[in-house]
Amino acid sequence: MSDDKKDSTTWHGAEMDFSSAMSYGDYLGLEQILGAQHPRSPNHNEMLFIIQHQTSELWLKLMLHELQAVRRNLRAGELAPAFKMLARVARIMDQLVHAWDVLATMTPPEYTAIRPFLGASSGFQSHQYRELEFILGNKNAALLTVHATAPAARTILEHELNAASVYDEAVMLLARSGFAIAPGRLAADRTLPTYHDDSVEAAWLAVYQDPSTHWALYELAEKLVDLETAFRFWRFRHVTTVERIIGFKTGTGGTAGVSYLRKMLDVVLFPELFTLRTAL
Ligand code: HEM
Ligand SMILES: N[C@@H](CC(=O)c1ccccc1NC=O)C(=O)O
Repeated sequence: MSDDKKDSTTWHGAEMDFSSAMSYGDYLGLEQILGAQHPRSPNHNEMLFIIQHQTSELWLKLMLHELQAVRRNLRAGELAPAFKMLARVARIMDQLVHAWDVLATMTPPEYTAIRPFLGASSGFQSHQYRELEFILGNKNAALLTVHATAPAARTILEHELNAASVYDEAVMLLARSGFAIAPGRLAADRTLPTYHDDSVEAAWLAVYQDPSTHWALYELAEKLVDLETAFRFWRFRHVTTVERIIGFKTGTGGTAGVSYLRKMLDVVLFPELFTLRTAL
């Protein structure tokens, strides 16, 4: 190749020939990701709706990846990496909270043009979202039925329903750290949602009353509170954005819509971490 020819096909020394080298798109699987937007309506705004949900699902995938590692680390008593990942998960949740600002640029008439094309599909059927609720302890066996026709997702959810949640691992860590946790709490049915337990509250209270003695548990508690707080903001932005866009229409997933989502604002993932604050 002459120098002249070479100059016209290079740029600041950048690699230009990917006939036998892995490129950016190869590494990231961009053909699959960028080929996965298939609007069903003729409406311009459907692309926003699709990409908003697809990016949320990618962030959910990362949150689950991080939380599974958090659970393993808590079990192994390796708290420093667990803190790092819990902080990351809370920041991802913050990002999803702010993502509602983009979707809120869609007005009711714009969404009404898309909605008939959604059929019975709904975020209610997001298996990754349900897995996130389960791994954080908000278990609900009845919701497995939704995934009966998707065996891979159902198997994962069934496994997660029966597994110790991240918070169960934190409670077991309290017990291993010498706090008296009620045997009934440690042997609780894992398929049920986390319930408030007095012995767990007493343990966390002791941690908060003497942080310097129990610094790692204190830091763990605050990381969990950060995460739950971010999740509450996400639920709130969901219901307020939904009310702004569809008012009080019934959901495509079959629930009453806004009133169902409002009920979900009452979910408390880590109950004792909030009740103990009254006693401080
Ligand atoms: C125009 C935008 C949206 C509307 C009108 C809307 C509406 C609704 C409604 C009415 C429900 C209740 C279930 C039903 O009957 O369908 C629901 C559930 C749900 N939506 Fe959305 N949603 C919107 C955007 C989003 C986005 C961007 C996400 C993010 C991934 C999302 C995730 C979910 C999830 C995970 C549920 C289940 C919540 C639970 O069971 O606690 N939604 N949505
Ligand atoms: N439940 C929504 C529909 C909806 O939002 C949706 C439909 C398909 C894929 C994702 C969705 N987002 C979250 O629920 C509605 O009732 O309009």
